Amino acid sequence: MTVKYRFFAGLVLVDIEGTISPISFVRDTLFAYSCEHLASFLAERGHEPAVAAILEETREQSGDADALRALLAWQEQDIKAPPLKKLQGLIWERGYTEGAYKAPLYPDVLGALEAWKAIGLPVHVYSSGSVKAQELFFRYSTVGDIRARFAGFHDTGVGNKQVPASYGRIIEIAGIPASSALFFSDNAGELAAASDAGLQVVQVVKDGTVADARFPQISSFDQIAVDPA
Ligand SMILES: CSCCC(=O)C(=O)COP(=O)(O)O
Ligand SMILES: [Mg+2]
Repeated sequence: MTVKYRFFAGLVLVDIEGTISPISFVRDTLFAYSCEHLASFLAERGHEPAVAAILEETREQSGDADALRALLAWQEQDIKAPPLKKLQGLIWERGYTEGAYKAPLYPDVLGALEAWKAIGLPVHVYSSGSVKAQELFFRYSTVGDIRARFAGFHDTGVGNKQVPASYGRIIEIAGIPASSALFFSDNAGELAAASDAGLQVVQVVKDGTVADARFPQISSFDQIAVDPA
């Protein structure tokens, strides 16, 4: 495949769902698993302090005294509320360790990670999935444990993905100027926020992505060349 865009960057930031892994895995496998196991997980582990704290946070944020009902509603509507995302990470752990699923990467992703590693370019992840969920994802990927390929993991603890200040926080943590970070996502709202924060952005357009002409677009990481900034 021919290179379509060349960037200079000191850091690569990637989204997960729809960018490096199929949306169908997150929705049809992970979300289906947490839907099926949510009630039994809470019955088993709802008394543990970490889980009880998530339930309390759920009641506060939803305004619903019935935390299970609120979590199920968020899940049904794919609302990326932090308490739900934290809980999903805990529930998915069992599915990964019991071998119910492994996390697939798009076929072009591993080559890109190799290329960036070869030039010493750090790669960070920013996903609505909790940091725990991200670490499980990369530990139990279909190509083995690739956690060491990533220099940083960020979730909505730094803020919502569609808000520019969240990208400002990531840049501050990474200790680089915003303009030397290159963010890849399928989601136009996230790209607009990152661009407003001063990052370079590229839209990854796979099956089912709503393409947005405001951003450079690639269908494969093979279409990108990155040189160290
Ligand atoms: C860590 S894999 C699960 C990702 C997830 O829970 C999700 O909601 C997808 O969010 P993303 O920001 O990666 O598009
Ligand atoms: Mg995405």
